[in-house]
Order: sequence, then structure tokens, then C-alpha cells
Amino acid sequence: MCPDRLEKDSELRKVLEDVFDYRTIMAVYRLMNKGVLSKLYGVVSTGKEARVYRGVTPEGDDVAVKIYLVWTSEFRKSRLKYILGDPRFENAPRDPIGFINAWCRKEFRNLKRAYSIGLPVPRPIAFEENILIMEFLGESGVPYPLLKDRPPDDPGKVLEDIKGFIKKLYLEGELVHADLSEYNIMIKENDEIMVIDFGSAVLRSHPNAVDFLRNDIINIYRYFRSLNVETGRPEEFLEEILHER
Ligand SMILES: Nc1ncnc2c1ncn2[C@@H]1O[C@H](COP(=O)(O)OP(=O)(O)OP(=O)(O)O)[C@@H](O)[C@H]1O
Repeated sequence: MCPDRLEKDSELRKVLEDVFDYRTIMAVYRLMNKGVLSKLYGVVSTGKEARVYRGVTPEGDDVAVKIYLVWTSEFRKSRLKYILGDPRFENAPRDPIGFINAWCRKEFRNLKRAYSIGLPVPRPIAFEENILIMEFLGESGVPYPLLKDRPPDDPGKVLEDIKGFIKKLYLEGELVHADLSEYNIMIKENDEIMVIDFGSAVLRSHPNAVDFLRNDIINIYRYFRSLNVETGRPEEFLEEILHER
């Protein structure tokens, strides 16, 4: 902790104190002291469970700073099924703070796996308690649009890209995203996709992995059918993936 910094940086302090508890504020300062983060700008997205801010590294690069908000029982209830059964989180604490920190660590580790096999996801940079720092996906501080807000110019090709993503994540990354939809896929001007929000992703060995995989395919197919793309049956693609295991 660096009290001087807290005093000097009163604007940042105000932003943080309006929203976050003491523990979170201290975690932000630890990230600053470690040289991971140098500034925090405005909020990019305000969700029920997390907020995403634009930050800047000491080198001047934009980063996305995802801060999980204080624990709610609803959050824990809805997320428990993704944590239970994951050997990486067998000993994760079940208390409120421990749970949210484990969730944040899980998102970081999932991103690392996906990024390491060359999939289009934000590069994970660091995590500290309930804060995840990753590459900022966007231009001039504005995130790329989500698929739900900017349908592709060539939906057939983008569907194939997303299918390729799902397959490679499962076969090479041994992961299932488990929350895949047009709400968690960004699209660039040239129709290139970037996939975000990996907190829910589970290992292929998770007891419900195949159900999660099926749901991801169903969600994606539903979206593309709404754009009049002929998708085929979700079960067929599911079988194709499982067959290649
Ligand atoms: N790496 C990133 N770069 C730029 N913007 C990002 C990044 N990650 C997330 N965002 C922005 O923040 C929003 C919320 O991110 P994300 O989906 O990961 O959080 P969430 O709390 O799970 O959101 P929701 O509750 O809406 O699903 C995204 O829709 C996107 O606009």
C-alpha cells in the first residue's frame, strides 16, 4: 500500500471509493505498486456482478480492468455449478471473499489457456484478489462492439469462425466456454471475432462439460438462425467435436 499515492490521486480515490470497498481499493494500489497498472480511467461497462474500466500500464498501453463486485448470494448460487467439479478449484474457499477471488483467478487461468493456443481472446496480464487485468480490446478507449449490437457483414463466415473457436477450445484447450453467445463475442470492422468473459469456462473433464458445450452451440446457432443462416442441427456439430476427442 502507498498512502502518499492515495492522498495525491484524489480523483482516482473518489472514483474508487464511490463504488468499492477498502479491500478492492487496496488491491488496485497493489497492482499499481507492482507496476502492472498506472492509471484507471472511466468505467466501460457496469454489470450486476462486475465492472470493467479502462486502465493504462506504466508503458502507456490500454488495459481492461475487470473488478468483481462484492459477493452476493445470487452470484454464488448461480456460479457454484461451474466451480464444483473443477479440480483446479477443489480447495477454493467457500466464504464470500474467497469465492469471488477464486472466480477471478478462474477467469484469469481460463484466459491464459485459451490465449496460449492462439485463440482470439484478450491477453491476460495479472489478477489480484477480485481484479483481473487484461489486454484492452478496442480502439481509442472504446471496446469493439458486441455481436448482439453489430451483426456480421458475412454471417456465414463468422459462424464458421465461431465453430472453429468452440472446437479448438475444446480439443486443444480442453475447455468449454460455458457462457457463449452474441453477448460475449466482440466483432471488429473486418468481421474478425474476439471472445470475452471466461469466468464460467470449465475443463473438459468437468462432469457437466458436454452439457455446457451443447448449450454454447445451441445459443450460437439460435443467434445465427435469427440472421437467416442455415446452421444445421446443434447435435450434429456436438457429435463432430466429441468424435474427434
Ligand atoms: N478485454 C476487454 N477489452 C475491452 N472491453 C472489454 C474487455 N472485456 C470486457 N469488456 C467490456 O465490458 C463488458 C462486460 O464484460 P464481461 O462480459 O467480461 O463482464 P460481465 O460482468 O460478465 O458482463 P455481463 O454481466 O454483461 O455478462 C463487455 O461487454 C465489453 O464491452
